[in-house]
Amino acid sequence: MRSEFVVPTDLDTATRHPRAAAPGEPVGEHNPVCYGCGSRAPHGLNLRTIAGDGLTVWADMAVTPWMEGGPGVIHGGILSTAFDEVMGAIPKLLGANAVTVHLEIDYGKPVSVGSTVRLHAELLGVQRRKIFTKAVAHLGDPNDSLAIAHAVFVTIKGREHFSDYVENSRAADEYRPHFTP
Ligand SMILES: CCCCC/C=C\C/C=C\C/C=C\C/C=C\CCCC(=O)SCCNC(=O)CCNC(=O)[C@H](O)C(C)(C)COP(=O)(O)OP(=O)(O)OC[C@H]1O[C@@H](n2cnc3c(N)ncnc32)[C@H](O)[C@@H]1OP(=O)(O)O
Repeated sequence: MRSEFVVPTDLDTATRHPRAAAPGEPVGEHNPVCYGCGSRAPHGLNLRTIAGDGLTVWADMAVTPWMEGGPGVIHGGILSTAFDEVMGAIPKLLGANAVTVHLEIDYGKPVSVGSTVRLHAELLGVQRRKIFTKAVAHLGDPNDSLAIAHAVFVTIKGREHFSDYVENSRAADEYRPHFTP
């Protein structure tokens, strides 16, 4: 399985869901124990993603010593996770549950431990179940990027998609009632 990131030209109309977070409000965690956004994930990034104008979101991430990869700089996989998480909030603005099927990162500059990185994501388009997104990591000036990411998400039916796995969740007790027919 291999795919390239190409935004199709024949896109569907995409509109913000009427009950989506308003600009300036947190988009909200999709799972309390998610490694990326969960407030109860003990070793996670605890990212708090905020809705922006239109179909955009942003989050700030403090680069702490445990995120180190190369000496004094962030591990690329941590930045990749943060990108995935922040772009993963875009489907929520559309009122959709979706999972990542394709993620690519261009790393432009080292990201220092001790810095605070802003991740800004936007919708590029929707075609059927596919949601195309882009995100930029920067230190305050979006035109001076540290890294750029592109991802494709595909909408899912949450209960069907996770039913075989939910018992492995740290929060299985909370999920079980929602998955019992
Ligand atoms: C109260 C109960 C609530 C229960 C729910 C609870 C929680 C909330 C739910 C959702 C939130 C979940 C995640 C949160 C979001 C962000 C956090 C970070 C995101 C992640 O960390 S998430 C983990 C990694 N992720 C995966 O674990 C996905 C593994 N994967 C699959 O599970 C299947 O792949 C699936 C089901 C996605 C699709 O499978 P399928 O059989 O349904 O559909 P199919 O294959 O037909 O694809 C449909 C269309 O996507 C195109 N397509 C497919 N693959 C592509 C690729 N690679 N590149 C470009 N396009 C691609 C096809 O070309 C076709 O396009 P078209 O129809 O237009 O031709």
